[in-house]
Amino acid sequence: MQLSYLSEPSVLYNLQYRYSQDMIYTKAGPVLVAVNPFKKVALYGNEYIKAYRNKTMDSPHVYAIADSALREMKSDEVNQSIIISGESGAGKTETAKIAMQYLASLGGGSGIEYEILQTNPILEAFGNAKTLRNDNSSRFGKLIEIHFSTTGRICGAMIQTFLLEKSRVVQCAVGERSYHIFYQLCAGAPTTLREKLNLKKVDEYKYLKQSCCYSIAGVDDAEMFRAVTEAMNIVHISKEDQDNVFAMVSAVLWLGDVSFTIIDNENHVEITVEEAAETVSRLLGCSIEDLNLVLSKRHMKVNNENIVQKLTLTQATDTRDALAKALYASLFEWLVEQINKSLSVGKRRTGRSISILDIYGFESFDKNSFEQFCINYANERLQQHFNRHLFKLEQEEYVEDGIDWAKVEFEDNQDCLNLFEKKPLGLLSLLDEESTFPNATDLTFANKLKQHLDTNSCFRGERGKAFTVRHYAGEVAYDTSGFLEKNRDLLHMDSIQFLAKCKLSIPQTFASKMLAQSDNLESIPYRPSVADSQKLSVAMKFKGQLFQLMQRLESTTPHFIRCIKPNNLQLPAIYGQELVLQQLKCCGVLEVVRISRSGYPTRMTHQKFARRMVFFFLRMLRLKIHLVFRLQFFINSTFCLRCIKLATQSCSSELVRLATLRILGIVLYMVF
Ligand SMILES: Nc1ncnc2c1ncn2[C@@H]1O[C@H](COP(=O)(O)OP(=O)(O)OP(=O)(O)O)[C@@H](O)[C@H]1O
Repeated sequence: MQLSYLSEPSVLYNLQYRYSQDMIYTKAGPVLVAVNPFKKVALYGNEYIKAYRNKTMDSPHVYAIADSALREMKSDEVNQSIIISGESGAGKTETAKIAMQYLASLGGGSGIEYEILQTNPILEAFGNAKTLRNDNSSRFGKLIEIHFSTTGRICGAMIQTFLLEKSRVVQCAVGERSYHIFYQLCAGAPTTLREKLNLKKVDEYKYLKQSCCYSIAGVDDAEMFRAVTEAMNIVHISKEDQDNVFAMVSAVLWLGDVSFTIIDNENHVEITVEEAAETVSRLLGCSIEDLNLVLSKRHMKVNNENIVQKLTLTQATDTRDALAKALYASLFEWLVEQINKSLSVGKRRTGRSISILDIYGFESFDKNSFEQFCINYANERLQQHFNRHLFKLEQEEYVEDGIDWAKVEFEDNQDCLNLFEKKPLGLLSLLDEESTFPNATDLTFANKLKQHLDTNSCFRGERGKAFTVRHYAGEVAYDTSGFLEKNRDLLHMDSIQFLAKCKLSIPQTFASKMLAQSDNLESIPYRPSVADSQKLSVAMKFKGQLFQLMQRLESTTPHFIRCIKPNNLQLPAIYGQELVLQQLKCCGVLEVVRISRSGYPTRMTHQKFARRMVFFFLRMLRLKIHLVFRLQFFINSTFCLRCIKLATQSCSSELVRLATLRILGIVLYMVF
């Protein structure tokens, strides 16, 4: 269906009508809109892949987007990107997997494509969790770069991840779950592994108990565990490494159960030596004494003198949780590294690739914390990229080319990005500055923002510790509680040295990585002055990652997919018009439709045009030559037939023979 009159109601009606017919994909100008069906739809599989490859089917589809990315990569020799965005639960991860399946099917052959697909169950097990909005929510961002050989075959891949939500390991809201792997391991580990890791039932671990949610409807955690180990085998993670990985997962769970005994009236503590502490020390390969030391005491340097400070119950609990979070985050990073080693691009690398970006969508809840602050900042950056490609650059080019063009107005989010990034008075710089003051609190941070940013049109100071940002997608009120601590993300040097001393190689590897990171910081001008901060702040690291990501995306031809969540209940056949309209507005789809209708969606350079057209001209030439031959054949044959007729009339057998030979000659010439 092609809409000739575009208005909000017509676009909405069209989407809803198509959704009711299970046509979940719709093209809005150059953007593919995917409405989550929340059920199996018969739109995928080999038959469909074949149909899109052979172009016998051309209705909007993720396959069609992946197909044009593949074709454009080959014909234009430019790297491509498929940028998938949308709210939590809108279907980004599923869409990314569907695109990967299509690429694997067309570019497969070496077997590496199967390995690439098998990274999904691993990353989902360690990086996804059940939230109130999505039973399988990715708690990290992911960019997968699929590399192709000169013959157009997949020859490797590289995965980059962004900002895993670490806090979920130790803290989880009621009704949500921590990372799937905790539940999968407890449900699916075979008896020997269960005994080796001293596994309990999920409802017996403190970290998992707090949210009172242990299972997901329709999901068999034990079965998922088998799928994860199978996937690990396929990406060449050795049996020994798998055992080490699961030992770390179990150690994190048991760490949450390590309790403390108060030893004096100043609330100082020591660890209680019981099952939890013993299991952690066994799983990490350390002594109980070392575990006690790292969790109950801290080495400090005061006036050039080394002193040992005893920790209070709150400090010791925080140190324990920081260690658990750091262990899990390091494990996740290590796993991604192992996967990348296994998928690394061989010698046949051509430098051509298709990247698929599946990154958390814009989030606005009743209470928004540091995580939402970072996620929404990332979405502002991505929206800027989207705007640049679909509005700014396009219109600028029309003006440059002297095309008579009425400018289409669009929501530019540059002001909001400036609010985040400006130095020295942007949100990120102010957060970092405050994070370096030992006596700063979340309240002093909130006051600082109000003092410096109250005149900014994208900012509004609120009462107490809160502030509001006017994002492109709407206003979000942030509560600064925990901002400084999460941004500093301190892991005391004592904890790093503790991991380095462990007998098992995997915690040692984590420690060397952490130490290397802190060494690298020597060369960075920004260095927190807090005595123990060894690392770049979380927000600054994330900002750096985002800049790199944007640079990478800028060098590709982008293909945009906007995923839409039709209802908040995760149920099929429910279509909330208001909810859909709000998402379409937020992600700029309605403006895209407007601009692409009134603009010139197909543009190419003369060289690209010539390269593409040369095949067409050759075909035309071949056709012309063919027609000339046919005409010649026709004229010659008519001439010969006339000769035969004349010869038979004049009864000259010699003439008949000559004419017949001539016809035969022509036929042979045409055939060969
Ligand atoms: N094309 C599809 N066909 C069938 N079901 C789908 C499809 N896309 C999404 N779903 C359903 O919606 C759920 C949520 O999708 P998905 O996990 O991809 O969302 P997301 O946008 O990646 O969310 P988050 O940002 O929280 O990770 C899936 O678990 C699946 O049940």
